[in-house]
Amino acid sequence: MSHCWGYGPKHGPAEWHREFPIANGNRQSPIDIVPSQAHHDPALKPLSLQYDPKTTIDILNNGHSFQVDFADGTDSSTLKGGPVSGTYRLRQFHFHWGANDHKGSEHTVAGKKYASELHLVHWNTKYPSFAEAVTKPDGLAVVGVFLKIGAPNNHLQRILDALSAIKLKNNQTAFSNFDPKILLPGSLDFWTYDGSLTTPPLYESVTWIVLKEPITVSSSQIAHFRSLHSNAEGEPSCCMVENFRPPQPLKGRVVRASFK
Ligand SMILES: NS(=O)(=O)c1ccc2oc(NC(=O)c3ccccc3)nc2c1
Ligand SMILES: [Zn+2]
Repeated sequence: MSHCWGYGPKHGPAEWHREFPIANGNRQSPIDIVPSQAHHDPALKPLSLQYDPKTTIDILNNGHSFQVDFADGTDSSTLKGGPVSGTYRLRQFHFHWGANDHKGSEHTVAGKKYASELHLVHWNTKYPSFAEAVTKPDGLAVVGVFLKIGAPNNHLQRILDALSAIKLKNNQTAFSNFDPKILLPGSLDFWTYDGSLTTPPLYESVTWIVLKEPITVSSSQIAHFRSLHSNAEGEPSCCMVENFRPPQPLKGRVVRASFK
């Protein structure tokens, strides 16, 4: 019976290697992105993100974050171009955040931590399903978007309003007609590198595509994230105040930039 991993002092990121030894692997995520050491690659294609709001299914508290799930039975919501070849389907998006506004992102930029980070998770349709793709080296493509503290973000409000209905782990509620594109910044300039899931099982199956331009969120909006609980009904109450993994060793990997 595996113990439940988390972000607290007992089962936090420094302990994950005990149950998931790949935590000390050669392509772990997140990383600290150092712009001056990133290589501009003119061969990188523009990122093509085509999302159909009709594929929105629900919003779920999975005990480690909350996620908005999408129907991925057709190529209605896809990622193409950028560093990937072929078509990747959107499965879900979720966020990571910290106990205060000065930390919370998983990737950092020359040591700078943002208050939060959005992950849009896509899987490679050369495989029959997400479950098959998640263990393959080219199985997933995750777009990371930094959130910085500033003006309130009206596009987040529908998501924040839904959080009161998914307070506890495994709570799920209907969520429909949401276009993730409205959460993206104006520029799709990105850094890209080969990495992993940032939570257990930490599979080294992710092509990371981290956007350079952050979006804004207000301090009170991000406080809503911290109102979620990581415990299920009937378990001791535990606020989901922090759920980011710190940067991992680069181990010789090259980070490419789509921009000069
Ligand atoms: N922080 S992360 O690296 O983006 C990251 C980390 C761990 C993840 O596990 C899953 N599983 C599903 O989405 C899923 C999809 C379909 C069925 C079951 C699970 N997505 C993840 C993304
Ligand atoms: Zn994530």
